Amino acid sequence: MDDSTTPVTDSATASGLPALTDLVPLLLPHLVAWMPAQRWYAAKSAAPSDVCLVASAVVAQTGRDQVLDVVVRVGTAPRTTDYQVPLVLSPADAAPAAHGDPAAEIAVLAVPGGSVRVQDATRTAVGRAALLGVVVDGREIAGDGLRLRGEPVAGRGRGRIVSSRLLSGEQSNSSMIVELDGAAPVIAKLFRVLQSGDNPDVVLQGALDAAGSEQVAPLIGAARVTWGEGADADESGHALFIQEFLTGVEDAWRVALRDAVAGVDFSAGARSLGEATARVHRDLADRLPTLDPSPAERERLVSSMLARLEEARAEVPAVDAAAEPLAAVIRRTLDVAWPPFQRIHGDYHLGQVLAVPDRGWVLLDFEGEPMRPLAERSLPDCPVRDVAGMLRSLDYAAGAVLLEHATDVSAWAARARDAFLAGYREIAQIPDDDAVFAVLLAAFEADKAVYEALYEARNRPAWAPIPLAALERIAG
Ligand SMILES: Nc1ncnc2c1ncn2[C@@H]1O[C@H](COP(=O)(O)OP(=O)(O)O)[C@@H](O)[C@H]1O
Ligand SMILES: O=P(O)(O)O[C@H]1O[C@H](CO)[C@@H](O[C@H]2O[C@H](CO)[C@@H](O)[C@H](O)[C@H]2O)[C@H](O)[C@H]1O
Repeated sequence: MDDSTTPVTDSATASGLPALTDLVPLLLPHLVAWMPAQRWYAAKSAAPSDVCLVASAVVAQTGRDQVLDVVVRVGTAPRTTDYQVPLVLSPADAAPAAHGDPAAEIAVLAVPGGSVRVQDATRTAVGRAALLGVVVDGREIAGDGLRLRGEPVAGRGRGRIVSSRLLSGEQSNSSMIVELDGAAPVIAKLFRVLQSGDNPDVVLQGALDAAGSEQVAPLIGAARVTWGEGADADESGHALFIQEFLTGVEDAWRVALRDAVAGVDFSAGARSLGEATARVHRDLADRLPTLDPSPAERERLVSSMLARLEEARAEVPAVDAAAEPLAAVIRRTLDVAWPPFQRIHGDYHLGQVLAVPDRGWVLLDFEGEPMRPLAERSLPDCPVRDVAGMLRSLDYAAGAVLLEHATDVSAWAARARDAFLAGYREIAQIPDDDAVFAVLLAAFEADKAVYEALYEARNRPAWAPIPLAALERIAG
């Protein structure tokens, strides 16, 4: 990459700014106030308690701006969460690094001899350039309990930065879009919650890209972070993930909704989505570990579905009413032979797929359900889970049209469902009369609808009728 950042010695004094460690007592109260207001802050209902700064490193010094990567730990052991909070420090008399983004400022700290402005690096051009540079230039940075190492895909994403911005919207991470001169634009996802272990987004999309799959955006690279001291010194995971930013695209949820409302048949799109899903499963099974589930593994998975059902029935009366037949649908899977487990998308729905001209369907966000522990999300799983996730999503599209436009498009949804399954079955070579597939599909659809009933009860009660209608159908 060719940008305006200069190589860094990790000396804070070279910048004329106080070292971060000297600013911590002043900065922490501001972080405590600022973090809960951010979309990526996980425990929305609670203000952070027991907050400490556990690691930091200077990433770049650009003029008077110093870009740091910082890990902030919230909570008390063993229930702590480590957040990645890159910052820009500048003398307060310098022009703010975030031109025109008032949300960037976290604090202005009065220190002997002047004041220091602290900003959210993802909201500043200088911060975004520095973070991208770590990956694209394959840099290795060491600081106070924190090391960052860029792992670029050779020859990709190199070009002068023309402009950059933070993606707005409801996201659990922070995605930055960077326009380059001489190369396609890129999107850099900064993982906000750091967890030990490889991030599935990087592992799965990396494997698919290496397999030459058209169903993911080209990978630009990733950065690995090691943080913590003493007993925690081994914490190591992914900090950043960068891929090509595909322009002029729409997500499949929008496409499906528009077609459903307009009465336009979605079968062709659904069929090719089924085919794309099966190709992704095939490439993942070729490149990453698979396993033949032992009876114990099958029972573990079935138990987790039944536990989800118990949780939902305690909160949602309609789930309670249908609980016995739903449990029977789930338990039926114990009587059949399961296909091999493999790595899957894990949180698959229409909003996770882009319609890309000249490329077809492109899948995004392979992190799995964000609330499940990383270790669990990194295990091989049953591929039918993804098939069921997408079928539920097609049913949701019809449900949304019924709720919001009072139009019954159930025939549209049935055709789309059949087409998706036909496309998936053809590539995955699953015969139409495969009884095992039918039993597993019913169970995973039931499980997803149970999860959705709880999700809607908690977050979007007006849409609760969508999964509840599905549960009623499944329970017969
Ligand atoms: N490669 C890409 N090209 C175009 N848009 C993308 C790309 N990757 C992500 N996006 C957009 O960014 C949004 C958020 O990305 P996602 O990976 O789902 O982040 P998060 O894990 O924070 O939800 C997506 O819904 C999509 O609109
Ligand atoms: O976006 P996330 O991956 O965090 O997933 C959560 O929110 C989704 C809502 O956006 C929710 O998905 C449900 O609603 C979708 C339509 O809005 C539909 O396409 C999905 O099939 C349905 O499950 C998801 O369940 C929840 O975890």
